[in-house]
Amino acid sequence: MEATDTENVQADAASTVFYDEELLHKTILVGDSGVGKTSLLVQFDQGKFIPGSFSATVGIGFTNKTVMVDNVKVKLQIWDTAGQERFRSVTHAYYRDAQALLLLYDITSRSSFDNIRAWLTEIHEYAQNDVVILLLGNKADMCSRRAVKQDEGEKLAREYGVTFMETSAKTGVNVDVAFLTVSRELKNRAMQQHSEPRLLIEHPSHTQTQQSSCCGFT
Ligand SMILES: Nc1nc2c(ncn2[C@@H]2O[C@H](COP(=O)(O)OP(=O)(O)OP(=O)(O)O)[C@@H](O)[C@H]2O)c(=O)[nH]1
Repeated sequence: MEATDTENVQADAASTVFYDEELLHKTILVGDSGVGKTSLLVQFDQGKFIPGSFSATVGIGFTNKTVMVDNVKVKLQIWDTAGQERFRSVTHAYYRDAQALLLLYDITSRSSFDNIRAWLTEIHEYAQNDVVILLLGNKADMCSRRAVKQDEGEKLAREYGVTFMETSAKTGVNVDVAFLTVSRELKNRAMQQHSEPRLLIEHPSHTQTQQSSCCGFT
């Protein structure tokens, strides 16, 4: 995938000072092959879903996006990795300087969920200790083929102390919310690290996930 132009995607009503808007946060999409990493990024970047035959990602590529969080720009460099086992050693090399990881499974694939523990073990081995991790149960639109209950995802996320939500790259449910959640966390961490002591003027804001229950989908 080629790098694309930066663009703004979402705004929140709040203001913050002391955040360096030039910071570029490396964010990586990981998870088994076919869980929807590329589709999630295309939905976030271009607001569309391309149905049809599945073509596995080969290697790695990135897209730059700017997310507005509390009136400040948070720049993300989002890397889409290949989920296939044979590319795993290439992917590991990218973990090291990642500040955030979006770890996906497919709610219609039990094995992709069962593999999440192995992914988390790899992440803890290769990534920085303070990497922001978001666990995403993708393909939430495919409720008739659901193989993983939402509360199983929630329970696993609680066990590992990470944020969880279900998404659909097809309908767009929670796609922007997922990236906004990561961006807010990255911004908050950067502010804590870069300016002490500092005056913080931040109005509380709340990110609400959209209901991903099957009733909401056609
Ligand atoms: N119904 C539905 N289909 C999806 C969704 N996300 C992805 N798909 C389909 O699932 C298949 C795999 O999606 P990809 O985005 O290529 O998966 P990937 O994780 O990038 O796969 P690798 O590149 O091999 O790692 C494609 O046929 C997509 O159209 C979703 O949210 N809902």
